[in-house]
Formats: sequence, C-alpha cells, structure tokens
Amino acid sequence: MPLNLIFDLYRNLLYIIEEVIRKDDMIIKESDLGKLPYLGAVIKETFRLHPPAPLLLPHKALCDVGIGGFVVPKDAQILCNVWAIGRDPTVWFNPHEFMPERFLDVDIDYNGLDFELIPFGSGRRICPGLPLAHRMLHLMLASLIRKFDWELEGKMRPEDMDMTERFGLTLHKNVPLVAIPIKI
Ligand code: HEM
Repeated sequence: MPLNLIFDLYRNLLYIIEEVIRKDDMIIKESDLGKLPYLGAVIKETFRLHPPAPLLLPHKALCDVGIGGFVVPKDAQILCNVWAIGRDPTVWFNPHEFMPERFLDVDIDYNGLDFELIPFGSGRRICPGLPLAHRMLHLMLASLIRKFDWELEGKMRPEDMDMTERFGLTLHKNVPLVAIPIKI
C-alpha cells in the first residue's frame, strides 16, 4: 500500500475508534478492544510485514527430526525466518502490500497455532509476554491515534519515508520514524 494511503488508513482508524467509543469516554479501556476489529487487523498486518523478532530466538534440535522430507540433525541450531514467512507469495495474496483487510474475514491469529503468523513464536517456548504485549499494543495504538493528530518531521511527505529495515535479533527501521504529535 502506498504510504499516502497509510495516512488515509490512519484517518479511517481514528474515525472507527471515535464511532465505537463513546465521545465522553476519556480513556480507551480493555473492554473496548473487542469492538475494534480493524485496529486488530492493522496490528496483525504490521506483525506480518515487520515482525519484531524476524528469526524468533535460536532453538536447538534435541535429536534427529524428520520434517517436511528433510532431516534436522541433533544439535542443529534452528532459526525460524518469520520475516520470510510473512512475505511468502504462496501463503499471502499480494504479500508486499500493507492490507489489514486481509485479516478481517479470516480466523488467523498470532497465538502460535496459525503457523503463517507467528511473531511471538509457537509451542512451549512461545513468548510468555504475549498477553501483555497484545493488550498494551492495542491500548497504546488506539490511544495515540485517538488523542493526537500526527505529522511527519520537517513536513516530510509520507511517500518519501525511508522504510528500509535493519536486521538483527530485533527488527528496526533503518531510519527511525520521527512523528510530531499535535494535541487535538
Ligand atoms: C510485541 C511484543 C513482543 C514480541 C513480538 C515478542 C516476541 C518474542 C519471540 C519471537 C520470542 C521467542 C519465541 C521462540 O523462541 O519461539 C519471545 C520470547 C520471550 N519473550 Fe517476548 N515478545 C514480545 C513482548 C514480550 C513481553 C512484553 C515480555 C515480558 C513481559 C516478553 C518476554 C519474553 C520471554 C521471557 C521470552 C523467552 C521465553 C522462553 O525462551 O521460554 N516478551 N518473545
């Protein structure tokens, strides 16, 4: 999705949040989150394209394991490339497009059971902070959108933003985002 459309999306999110949450309610509450499926879809789409831990954490095979026709030998170190899974064209339609709508009518979640979207990992070493991160991300993003208007530093146009990523244990924007909050 072109970046100027992402700003339209931001306006849409604000509109939806205002529609759902009563105007006189000052603070977005956890009980409001179930009424904001589009917000959830935006967060899932962000995790799909920009997983904070692009290779999860290193794992090690305890014994030889056969999987999908391959043998993973005992003691092999395993890095799970969730960044690549999120952009796999055999799994995702238009994988490089930022399209939150793709999550609206499907039952794909990041709870570790849907292997096409596992930003928190899966299985017994799944991130124990998932429930906290899930709540905080929704509450913080909804509050930031609702309480402020935003503009880019130096009147930069959204389409001129440098979206390249810097890989490491965690994934960062190569050029950090600087956005200016304007109190509404
Ligand atoms: C957006 C937020 C977060 C993301 C995307 C994330 C992602 C991950 C990932 C991918 C792993 C490795 C899973 C694996 O090895 O397969 C992990 C492990 C872990 N995370 Fe998170 N995490 C987040 C927030 C948190 C928070 C808020 C906490 C604590 C309050 C936390 C605590 C941990 C711990 C302790 C582990 C190690 C678990 C183990 O190895 O058994 N994480 N996380």
